[in-house]
Amino acid sequence: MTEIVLDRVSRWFGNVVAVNDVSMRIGPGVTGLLGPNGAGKTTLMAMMTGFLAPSSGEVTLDGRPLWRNTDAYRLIGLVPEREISFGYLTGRQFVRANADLHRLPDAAAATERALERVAMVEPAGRKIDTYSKGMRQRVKIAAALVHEPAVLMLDEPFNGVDPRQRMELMELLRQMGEEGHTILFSSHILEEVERLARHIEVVVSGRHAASGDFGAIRRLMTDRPVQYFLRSDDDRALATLLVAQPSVRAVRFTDAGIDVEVSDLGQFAHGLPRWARERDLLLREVSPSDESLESVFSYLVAR
Ligand SMILES: Nc1ncnc2c1ncn2[C@@H]1O[C@H](COP(=O)(O)OP(=O)(O)OP(=O)(O)O)[C@@H](O)[C@H]1O
Repeated sequence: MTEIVLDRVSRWFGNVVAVNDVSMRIGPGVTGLLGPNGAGKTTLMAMMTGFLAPSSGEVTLDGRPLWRNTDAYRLIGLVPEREISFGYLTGRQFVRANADLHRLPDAAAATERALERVAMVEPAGRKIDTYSKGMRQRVKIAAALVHEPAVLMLDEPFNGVDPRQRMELMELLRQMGEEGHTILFSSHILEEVERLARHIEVVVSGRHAASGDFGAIRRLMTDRPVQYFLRSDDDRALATLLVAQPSVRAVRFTDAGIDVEVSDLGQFAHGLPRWARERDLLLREVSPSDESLESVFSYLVAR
């Protein structure tokens, strides 16, 4: 069993604090690292793979510090977000170069095994420049897997990958998680993380905001107060009935209608059509006004 532990880890670049006092454990199975752009996911992964030293705190792999621990690097594979800059190589040459860098005893056989694992044997003779985004992602994964590491980290692996290839990549990662590998992938898309991850860690503005299975994270996100914009044929009458509802926290008139802050979305969504019918009110518009992921994340941080 391979476990990566972050203990009060921070990393700053000049006066930018990219990661701020984060503690978490990443164990076997698939974990999703969820956070908006600039949250610090890439910096966290760089520290968890030994590419970057923490400014303070410690990252350990099975109890041993990761930084400058060359033995640990043999247990870890990283699939970075950036594109392969050696597009003139064939997929096979690229994976083989990584096998050689690891000084694997049978680099040729290891290369073929890794290509098979990601179903890229057939196109492996072609130049990477001719690959689709999904194929390039696969080759990057093969290169990261060539030394058969126990831990695989992937930075935004599904960005720009078409839906069919995304499903196939997810299936591959799921299988590897079931085999007992420790898999961590980052994403800024909740649905993506929910579909694949057994466990989710949420980071926002460099801080650890939440942790749990997708049910727990989803609940945190849906239990927060939400803003709705409503318009009806009699907004004053609508406001009067809304303020009487326990699920409504605040009502405010705007030029175009009314803004409503809802504390219990379930009750509000079920009740609203009934309340309007009972008073003979015609609802002309009901729309969420702050459904962006950023607002969900800010709520989590402010808790
Ligand atoms: N080498 C660096 N020098 C200066 N600032 C940096 C450096 N690397 C990261 N940062 C800053 O640290 C913060 C976190 O960046 P990071 O790339 O880790 O976030 P992220 O969650 O991976 O975002 P994205 O998904 O956009 O890549 C950002 O404000 C970024 O500008």
